Amino acid sequence: MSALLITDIGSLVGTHPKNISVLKGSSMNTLPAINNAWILCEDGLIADFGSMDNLPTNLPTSLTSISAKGGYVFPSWCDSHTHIVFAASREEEFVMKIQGKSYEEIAAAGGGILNSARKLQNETEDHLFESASMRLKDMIKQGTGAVEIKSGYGLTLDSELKMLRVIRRLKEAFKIPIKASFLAAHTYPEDYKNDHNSYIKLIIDKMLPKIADEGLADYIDVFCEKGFFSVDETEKLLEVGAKYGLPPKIHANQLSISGAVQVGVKHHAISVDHLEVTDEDVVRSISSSNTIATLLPSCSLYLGIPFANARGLINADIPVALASDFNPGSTPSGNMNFVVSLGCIKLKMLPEEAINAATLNGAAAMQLSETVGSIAVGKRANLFITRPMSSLAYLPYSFGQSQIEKVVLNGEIC
Ligand SMILES: N=CN[C@@H](CCC(=O)O)C(=O)O
Ligand SMILES: [Zn+2]
Repeated sequence: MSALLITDIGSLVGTHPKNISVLKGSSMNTLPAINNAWILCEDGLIADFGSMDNLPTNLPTSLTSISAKGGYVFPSWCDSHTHIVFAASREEEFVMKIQGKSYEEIAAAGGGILNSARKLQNETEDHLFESASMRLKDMIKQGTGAVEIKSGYGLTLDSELKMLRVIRRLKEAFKIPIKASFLAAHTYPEDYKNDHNSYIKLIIDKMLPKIADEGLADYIDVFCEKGFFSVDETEKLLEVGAKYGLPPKIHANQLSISGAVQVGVKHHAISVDHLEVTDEDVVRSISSSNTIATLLPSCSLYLGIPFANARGLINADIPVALASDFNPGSTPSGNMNFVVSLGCIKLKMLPEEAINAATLNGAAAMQLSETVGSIAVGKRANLFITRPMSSLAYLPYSFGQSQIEKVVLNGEIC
């Protein structure tokens, strides 16, 4: 039996009762913590925790004991929206953006998702696995302890399978929970630009059966947006996805009010993600459901598009999650510490709200809140220890600087 004891914790953050699996609206401002605390991890799980005033004496015999020296302990970030399997960076588009081109203009000029798809076609599964592993290792060092990864740069049967098999290998190779989303409906490949029906048919008749057969995906995703997939096309795909047991997590309202949110909610989406553009109908639709609103502020920052209306969503009693959206086109960063800072600075979320959004609600957006996302007995011991901090708010306040001293995964120091 392996055991790890962390003592002298300045504040043990996120000690929510275990039965709380998601935080909605005003409850997002509640972030329970124990000051001057200890935590015991056994066999990869959180075994117990409490105040240093009550440090237990009957500890396991083979115990690694470390002092947090006044640093804070947080549950690992749960990053519920990423695209970290890709063949190459796209900094040439970065330069086009600096010169004033919009996301749509860059896509129309042969950049965008099709650019990544072209590059991925020629890349081997091994290389994709190696480069995605490097990204994931960096994310783990930055405190991420659970992640969702999408396909969607394949856009052919073989390449979508290649991406999903890479994600399966990542699931096997890494110690953190990983969920896979099938996103062949990311954009129309060149050959199907004027024949949407045939591409939808390819997804439905060829890709989905094979993916379901090999158990390669946990969710179905669609980029429902003007110039990408229409509401009707999205609906058709979500219906068939449901037949294969794949609940939706969809790209919704990134560039326009498209009806994406409503179609996602209608099909019981686990989350509707992006939401840079919303109106009252959108907010009403989400608030009438169990769907989580996942916001991606690094994407807004990088693309120079509006920031989501987090306050409006929270005021409407909606559960809000924060995720990185790490991808080569719209968000070349998987740093969740920065996402949490942006949640505060640009989305006007309070530190408690932003941290809950990036931990417990992120876990819920991957249906993982029974195992990660908070400090509770029996959950996986995926944590990070910070430097000593003057207060909780110091973490998002000190944006761009890492406060993380040590990462613990499954009760082991990495
Ligand atoms: N919007 C769609 N998908 C990605 C961007 C993909 C890309 O540009 O390569 C996103 O979530 O931002
Ligand atoms: Zn995305």
